[in-house]
Amino acid sequence: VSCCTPMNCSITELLAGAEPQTMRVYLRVRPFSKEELSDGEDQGCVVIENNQTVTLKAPKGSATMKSSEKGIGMSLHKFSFSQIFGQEMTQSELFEDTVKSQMSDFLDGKNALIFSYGVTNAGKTYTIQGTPKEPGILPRVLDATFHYVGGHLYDGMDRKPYLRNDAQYLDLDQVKQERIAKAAIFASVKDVRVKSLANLKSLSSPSTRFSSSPLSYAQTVFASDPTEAGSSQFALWVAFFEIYNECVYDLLQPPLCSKSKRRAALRVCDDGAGNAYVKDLRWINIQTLGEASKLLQFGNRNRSAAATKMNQSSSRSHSIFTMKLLKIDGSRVERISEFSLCDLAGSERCNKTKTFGERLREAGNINTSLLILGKCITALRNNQTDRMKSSYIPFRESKLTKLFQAVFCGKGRASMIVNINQCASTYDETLHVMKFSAVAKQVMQVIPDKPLESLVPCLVGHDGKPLSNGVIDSQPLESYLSEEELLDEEDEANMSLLPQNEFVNMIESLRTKLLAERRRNLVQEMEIRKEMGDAMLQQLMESEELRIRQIEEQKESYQEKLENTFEMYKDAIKEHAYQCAMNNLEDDYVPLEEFIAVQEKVEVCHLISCLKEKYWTGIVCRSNTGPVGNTCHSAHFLPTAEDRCKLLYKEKCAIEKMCEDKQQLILSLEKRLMELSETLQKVGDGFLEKSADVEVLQRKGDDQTKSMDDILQQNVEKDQEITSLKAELATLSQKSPVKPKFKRGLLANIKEAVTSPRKGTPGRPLRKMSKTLRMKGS
Ligand SMILES: Nc1ncnc2c1ncn2[C@@H]1O[C@H](COP(=O)(O)OP(=O)(O)OP(=O)(O)O)[C@@H](O)[C@H]1O
Repeated sequence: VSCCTPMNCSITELLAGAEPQTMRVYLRVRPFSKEELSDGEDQGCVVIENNQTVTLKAPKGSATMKSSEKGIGMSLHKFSFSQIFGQEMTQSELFEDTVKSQMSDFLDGKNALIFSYGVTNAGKTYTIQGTPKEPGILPRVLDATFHYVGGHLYDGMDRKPYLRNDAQYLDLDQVKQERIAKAAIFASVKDVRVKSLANLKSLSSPSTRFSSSPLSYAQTVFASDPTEAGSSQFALWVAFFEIYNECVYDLLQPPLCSKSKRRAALRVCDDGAGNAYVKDLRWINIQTLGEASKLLQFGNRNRSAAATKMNQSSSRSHSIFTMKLLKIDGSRVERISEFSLCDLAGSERCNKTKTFGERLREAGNINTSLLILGKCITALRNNQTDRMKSSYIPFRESKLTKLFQAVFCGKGRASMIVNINQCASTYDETLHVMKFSAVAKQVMQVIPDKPLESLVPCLVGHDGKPLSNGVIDSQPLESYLSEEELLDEEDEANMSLLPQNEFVNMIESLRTKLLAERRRNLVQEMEIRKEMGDAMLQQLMESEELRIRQIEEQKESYQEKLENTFEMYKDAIKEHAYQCAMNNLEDDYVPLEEFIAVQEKVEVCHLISCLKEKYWTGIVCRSNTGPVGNTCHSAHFLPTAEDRCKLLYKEKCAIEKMCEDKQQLILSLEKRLMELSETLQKVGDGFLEKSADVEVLQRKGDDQTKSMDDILQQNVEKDQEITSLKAELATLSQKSPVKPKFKRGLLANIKEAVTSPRKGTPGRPLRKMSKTLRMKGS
């Protein structure tokens, strides 16, 4: 063998001229179980329109239906697939229609990958592995491979897969070890039901339905006949591993004796050509279908199967069964092709399965790798649909996608079998699966026309150093590094296997790629920064707008509050003044009838006194001119002049005193009224000042640049001022002396004074009234 690596022939060269095709995505709808039917799960959620179109109808109570009732989303969803397999489709029909082309690729030296995707209990394992009675795709692929190889099986075990695409030459000791390991596995599966083995074997038997036409199958499937390969022989090696909680476990390792011991997790490394492989994974050479069946059963026993709420036998890991077919020509390994069948874990979400603790962690990790798979598929689709866009594909973010990266990037053909059940209770999850598959269906794959023969694998010796023609190469051994040295660190590959000029070329191309990547990153970063900047600016503008709106609203409400307060204040003062006046009126009020009666009485008294005076004056005149005897007689009955004078004088003094009192009363009333008007004046001035303050505040508010806090502060201050003003007013009101009572003629004047407190002084009408009184008194 000439020592060559995949780097000798670039994948772009290989793909040149190849037609891109969309990824094939198949749908398989499994039948209802008896329990599901009795539970009323059949609600016509899945309607297969034709062999490529299916309609999903949301059942009542599903989240999808609830959303559609709210006007978000639809209750009907249509999906198209490469082909749809209904519940009546058999395993062999599925194999014929789905795996045929990939099987052909595999036997032709190309890589193939099939993965089954769906919620738990949807039939993924049934599709991949099947049951003893109804074998699935995997045993059928193995069967077909053995059919193809026929008598060209390489029975030596000294050519073994190495790294991802290379082969290793084993010495006798190593071959012996291989045989022992294989025997140990088979020994532990001795007690396994022979029935399933018999069923698998029967696939090859011409008496079974599947193999009733093995010859015709072989003829239609295989593009090339192995007999044409002349002396070439084929070796088939298989590995079976699982990815559980983002750790890779070998399912072909003997189980640990102690239950407390933890299984060793394997590392996913890079082979130096960008291909990920599982380091230290056990590869077993198989010679018959029976051996393959035993390995499958051995691996299945090892597989982590945990009960979940939805399915008691639900498997919580992604299990991957990989076959490597080595085409050996003498000592040369001409080519290696790989066929992987991946049974993904259920795609259900944590909340749905109601998982806790360890189960929750499992669900999280399952979802992480499925999420990354979804992201990769979406990014691949986006990059293909928009050539200007080259978004990052996160293959390296999960073990699953890391291992399948090469296939997705053109080094093989991938296809997906979507499994769904028709249960109403899992409708929302099923819809999620369907949406994922709709994206996957748009992914383009460029499959090389030629087999990967040009990517001749590198054959290395038992120590991991390259060989030529099955013997140690003429190059000095020291120039090669062992595998341990080569891949000491995860994902780190040693390039020293390459010739110097290629090494330099590779460095150059890597540098160019690096520069391009950096430039792309820079552009991307700038775009992101710009987007972020725009978003932030937008956010700032929105918040500024909101703030201004809030200030405006606050200002308006504050002004309204102020106006209300002043109105209240005005009303309160008016009310207070009115109350004061009314109190005084009540005190001074004299009913009109009483007033008239008293006035009449006073007039009558006055008339009587006048009459009396006139009478006495007449008597005095007559006694001075009449007979003495009459005079003596009159003097005996009537008071003397002196007495009358005294009486009159007394009356006069009393009247004068009364007038004086009245005068003083009028003066004190005038004085108090003056004081009241002054107070009212002051209050009025206070109003004016406050109004001026409000105007200033309003002007300030109009020029608003101040923050809300300032305005609120001013509000508080103004409120305090108003309170103090009110207090001041209350104090003033208390200080006002009690008005003396006006017995007569005051009512009209006081009323006038109260109703128009600011117009003129109330003193004038009162003075007028006092004058009248004085005149009357005199
Ligand atoms: N096409 C089918 N015809 C008949 N029975 C089926 C079909 N598909 C699935 N089943 C049955 O449905 C049940 C669930 O299938 P299976 O275990 O393959 O689901 P799964 O998707 O692999 O679940 P998990 O993700 O939990 O492993 C099994 O009993 C299986 O035999």
